[in-house]
Amino acid sequence: MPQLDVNEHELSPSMTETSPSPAALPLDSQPLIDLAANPFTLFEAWMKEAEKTEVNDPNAMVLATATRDGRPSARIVLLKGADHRGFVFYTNTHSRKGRELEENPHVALLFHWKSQRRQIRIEGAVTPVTPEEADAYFASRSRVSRLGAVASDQSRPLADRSAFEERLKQVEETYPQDPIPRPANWSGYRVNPEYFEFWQERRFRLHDRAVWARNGNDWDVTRLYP
Ligand SMILES: Cc1cc2nc3c(=O)[nH]c(=O)nc-3n(C[C@H](O)[C@H](O)[C@H](O)COP(=O)(O)O)c2cc1C
Ligand code: PXP
Repeated sequence: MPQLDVNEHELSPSMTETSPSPAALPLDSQPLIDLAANPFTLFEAWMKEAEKTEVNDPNAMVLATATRDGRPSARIVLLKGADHRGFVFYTNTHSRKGRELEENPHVALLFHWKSQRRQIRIEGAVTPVTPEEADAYFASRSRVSRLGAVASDQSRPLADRSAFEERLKQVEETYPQDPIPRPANWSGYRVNPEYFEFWQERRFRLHDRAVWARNGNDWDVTRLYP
């Protein structure tokens, strides 16, 4: 597909204002998104590039959930697994997000990599990971993170920070040595994607957007206006 040749001299002054953010990467140096790509493979390729340039946590993603009646809430979680089955994160299942997922399994994920000037939107429904998967991931975490997961009633009111620290100490005394059993309310969810949108910034807000929407065993692929 031919690329739009944006000639600054043909644009009005207001359209040639400098972008407010510094151009970390030369915009428009990227080819247009390949609509023939497999969305999982493309996700992996973009993630690999983000891993090279993000200051930290390239796997951080916004997770949006909603109540049964559609009131949304959003927070960051870390992506801990991605393959053709979906996108996995771990959390306390009694947290606010866990309670919302119990009522309504539909979620949206959002990756924004400033250093890459890219975002990826993913939508789908969650299913719990297997207990074996959750056990294996829990066991891989640092000891203090595991103690913290046992001690924390995530998203519940905490009267005083010292109450949490006291609990942490008690948990440490209960489990002076490994293993620490995974709490029943600490596990993972896998988002099975129904929809991917890849977004690449281009000059003058003439961005490139490409959507993969699941259609049975296939994907309907379209470009969107920026
Ligand atoms: C970079 C980053 C990564 C995070 N990763 C996780 C995570 O993987 N799991 C998690 O439960 N909370 C994670 N958190 C904390 C959540 O954003 C949130 O505060 C917590 O899960 C409670 O959310 P909730 O009350 O909506 O359930 C992370 C926060 C940040 C800023
Ligand atoms: N749970 C909480 C409360 C977190 O804050 C994070 C990351 O910040 C995670 C889980 C996931 O990361 P990790 O398993 O690497 O600690």
